[in-house]
Amino acid sequence: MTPSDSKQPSSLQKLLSYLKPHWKKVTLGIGALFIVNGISAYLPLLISGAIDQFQTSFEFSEVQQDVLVLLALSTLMWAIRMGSRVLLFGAGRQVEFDLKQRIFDHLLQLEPAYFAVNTPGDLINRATSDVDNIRRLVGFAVLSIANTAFAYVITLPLMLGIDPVLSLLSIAVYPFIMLVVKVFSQRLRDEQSAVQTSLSNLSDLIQEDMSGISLIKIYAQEENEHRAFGEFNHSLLQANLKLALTQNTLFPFLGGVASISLLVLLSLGSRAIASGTISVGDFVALLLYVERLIFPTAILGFTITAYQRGIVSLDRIEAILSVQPAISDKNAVVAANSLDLQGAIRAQDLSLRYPGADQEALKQVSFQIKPGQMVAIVGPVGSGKTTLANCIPRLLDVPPGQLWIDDYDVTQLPLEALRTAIAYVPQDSFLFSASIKNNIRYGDPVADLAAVQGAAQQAKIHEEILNFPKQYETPVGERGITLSGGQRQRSALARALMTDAPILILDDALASVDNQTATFILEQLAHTDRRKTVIFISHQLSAAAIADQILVMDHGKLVQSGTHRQLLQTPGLYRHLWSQQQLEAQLKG
Ligand SMILES: Nc1ncnc2c1ncn2[C@@H]1O[C@H](COP(=O)(O)OP(=O)(O)OP(=O)(O)O)[C@@H](O)[C@H]1O
Repeated sequence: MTPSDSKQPSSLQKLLSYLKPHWKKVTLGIGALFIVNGISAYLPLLISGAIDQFQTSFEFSEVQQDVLVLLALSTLMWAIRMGSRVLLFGAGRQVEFDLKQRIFDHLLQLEPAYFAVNTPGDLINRATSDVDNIRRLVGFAVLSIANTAFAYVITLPLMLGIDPVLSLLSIAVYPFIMLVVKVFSQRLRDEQSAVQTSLSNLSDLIQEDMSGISLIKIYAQEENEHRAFGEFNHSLLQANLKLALTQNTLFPFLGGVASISLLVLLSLGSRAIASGTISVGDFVALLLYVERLIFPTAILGFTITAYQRGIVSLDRIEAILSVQPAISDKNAVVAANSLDLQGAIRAQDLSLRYPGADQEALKQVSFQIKPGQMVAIVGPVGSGKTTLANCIPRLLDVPPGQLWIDDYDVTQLPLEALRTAIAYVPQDSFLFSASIKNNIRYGDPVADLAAVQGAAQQAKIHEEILNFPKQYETPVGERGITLSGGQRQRSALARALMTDAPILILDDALASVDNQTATFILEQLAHTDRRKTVIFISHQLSAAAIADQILVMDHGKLVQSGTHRQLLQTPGLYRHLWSQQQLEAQLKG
């Protein structure tokens, strides 16, 4: 994640933009706080007047009246304060909801390469724990900051009106409090940031270890993982303790310093009463006002922490939201509805380098595929087969003017139209935690069971599904039954076959299926009514042999192309790989 640069809107501006859609709630909430503060500033005046009056004459009916007014105003204050909390905390929840929605939608826009460098644990942490901190910032911190500001703005003039000298002397320590808060706020922010980073590291480790649990067990690495977890957990503990130390030193200190104002007022005020420069009623009012300022001043530390924590989290969330998708529709010039792609594919000097790699993964690859052709991509491991396949649906950032579908440059096609025209079965056949039926009809969620079964039959998985406990309703994926590698691959193939896409790409998608079944499935695909352009990557040359065209990759280059027969007649990599595989088969046989 890159840190936001200085020209970006400030964190505060960002926060205001989050609040904008809920401005009515926030304004009403803050308005209600202003009224509460107004009433609570009036109460000491009421009490002060009553005390001074009692000193001259004491009438029970007047006491009763003052008590009733006090009771009514206190009840009103309580109701309005409650309203303000409901409004501001409600706005916090709304902002939390909006942000989660925005982060998720934004992540859906980003290309797979982003997720190769940004780990799920960290992203989950940002979308949950950091969003939670922003909710507290909007709820608690905004409420508390507004409350403190109103307390000062309304109370101070009233205090100065009663006795300027006594008031200023009693709050003389407050500027010192502000200074301490300012000095500590950057530290709190850095320490909070360290806590969030440690939390992300820990989430990452848990997420990775749970995904790779079989590997940990096979290599008996429990002890090492335990140690690695312990180290991360320890870092988190250290970061939390450091933060807690700062908070636990700062907050009581602020509370203690704020109470000094009460002591000053008590000692100087009693002398002022004795010398007759201030009435008892005014003294009590001053006492109540100082009391009113102590609480918001003393919890300034908490308020600042909630604010800083929220701002740290806000920056961490903005680091996700500010990432522009590398692959987007911005250069699309063709209207999606005018497209009826046939499935011709052409590459001209197609070159691609992964970010940060020192070598190109594809080097000036050129080929031509006619609609309905069946094409195999073969070659040694790491030769660029998957990279080439990933370029076609633009899962990678393909340069313009190098790859065309029909006569359209892929970078100028709307992404949705391009990807709808391509059914893709990746190497890793991922299944969602849903029924096998819903997994197969993932690309067309309203397809009926007959269509799902048709696709499953084509992918040669139908019979096995009928043996599952609940047949097509059987839950699979993480929360369902565990399918074998071959069953997963054929389910993923069925999912791809459900869509009416003119192009089908299989990235080594039948590697776990036995050779005979794999070849049968491929041959069947070549003989369907509406012939699709089929591109399949395979390490099995006997499967590749049935293709109309074979592209042979080596070190990112297309080194040979032609039919199986043509390639066997030409000296080169294909013939070499073929004789190697024949030899292996003979040795095994
Ligand atoms: N995300 C990535 N970032 C950097 N380099 C990558 C990335 N993915 C692949 N590569 C590199 O690009 C080259 C081609 O990889 P690719 O996966 O396309 O090969 P392949 O022929 O499909 O291999 P295999 O048969 O093992 O699947 C390799 O050197 C690989 O290390």
